[in-house]
Amino acid sequence: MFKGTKMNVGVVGAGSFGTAISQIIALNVEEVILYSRRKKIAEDINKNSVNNEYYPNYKLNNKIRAVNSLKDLKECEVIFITVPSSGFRKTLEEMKNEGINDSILVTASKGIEPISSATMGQIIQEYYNDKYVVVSGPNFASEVVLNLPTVTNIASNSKNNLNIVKKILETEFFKVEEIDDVIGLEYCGILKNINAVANGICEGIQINENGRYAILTKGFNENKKIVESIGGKPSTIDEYCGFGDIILTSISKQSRNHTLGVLIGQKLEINKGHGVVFEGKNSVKTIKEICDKKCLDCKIVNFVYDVLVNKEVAKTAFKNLWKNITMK
Ligand SMILES: NC(=O)C1=CN([C@@H]2O[C@H](COP(=O)(O)OP(=O)(O)OC[C@H]3O[C@@H](n4cnc5c(N)ncnc54)[C@H](O)[C@@H]3O)[C@@H](O)[C@H]2O)C=CC1
Ligand SMILES: O=C(CO)COP(=O)(O)O
Repeated sequence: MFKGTKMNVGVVGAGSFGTAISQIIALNVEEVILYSRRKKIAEDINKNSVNNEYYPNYKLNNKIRAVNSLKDLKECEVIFITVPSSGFRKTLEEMKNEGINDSILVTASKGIEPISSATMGQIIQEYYNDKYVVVSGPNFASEVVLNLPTVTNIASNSKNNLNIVKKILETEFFKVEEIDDVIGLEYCGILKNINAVANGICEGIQINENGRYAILTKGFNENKKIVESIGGKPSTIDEYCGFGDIILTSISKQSRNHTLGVLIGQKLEINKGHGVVFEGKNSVKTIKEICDKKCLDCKIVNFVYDVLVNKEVAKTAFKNLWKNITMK
């Protein structure tokens, strides 16, 4: 007999993370409705329980039902949004147009909107309310999909929504810890991508390990300053979503942001990205603008900005960074 939570849960975005989190949620609820923009992916999931694009060799839980229209999420009490930040606003507009009004919305996207400087949660607030839930942590989708030991952090202005999301997500191996800093949690996910690119660049230009870990430490401390400047708690950077995710994505070869940095350092930049999500590349300009506005001299952000936006030679940018590395 089913012992989990009797709730309709939806997930928007059948990519790496959307599929992985659906797999976790399916352990706790009767049905997960997974929205895929691409019809073929939805058909494959429903026919064979396989997402051929992202996990071709892995059988998904048969409690996951894929749909190709956002209308089908209308009855969901909770909806997780896992599309990249570049498609987030458009997705919310479509959800509104399809009559989705009363669901608890959860964001797992680790990016920031250019120009408006809005976090994904702040975009949700424009269309819905401030009761959304943020999920962020050292959570490679490739491991989440297998329900391997993982901790994630969640935060929300609504204690009730937080409790519901925790119930939907927590399994024996996928642990969920609440923190009391919504904006800080979102910024952790955004900033760690910039740290990951920075450390990737250093690896690409073959900086020694002592040097690379100095860069990692600097980025960690500068993230505290940035989080504090936007109204978050610096201590959030010590949590799984901060320390854990900075280290994971800065060091692991699995990280796309880290890999992008390595390729740039090796002068092998993939100009178009071929559809790969590089949130750090998309957010560095906005984060640099925020730092400048707040008069924060964040050397790791400046380093990544110089290489990615100003197109400075990575080795030259590193020399400049290193000159001032011990300056507060
Ligand atoms: N992959 C990972 O390990 C993790 C990723 N994240 C975050 O989740 C977000 C998504 O990342 P991934 O799932 O890895 O990317 P992905 O590229 O694997 O999947 C993204 C999916 O969203 C779909 N999509 C894009 N724009 C859309 C739109 N406007 N409407 C509907 N669907 C749309 C794409 O077709 C694709 O299926 C990013 O912000 C990332 O930082 C968070 C935690 C872990
Ligand atoms: O956020 C992630 C793991 O926590 C995934 O990082 P990448 O987007 O760099 O692969």
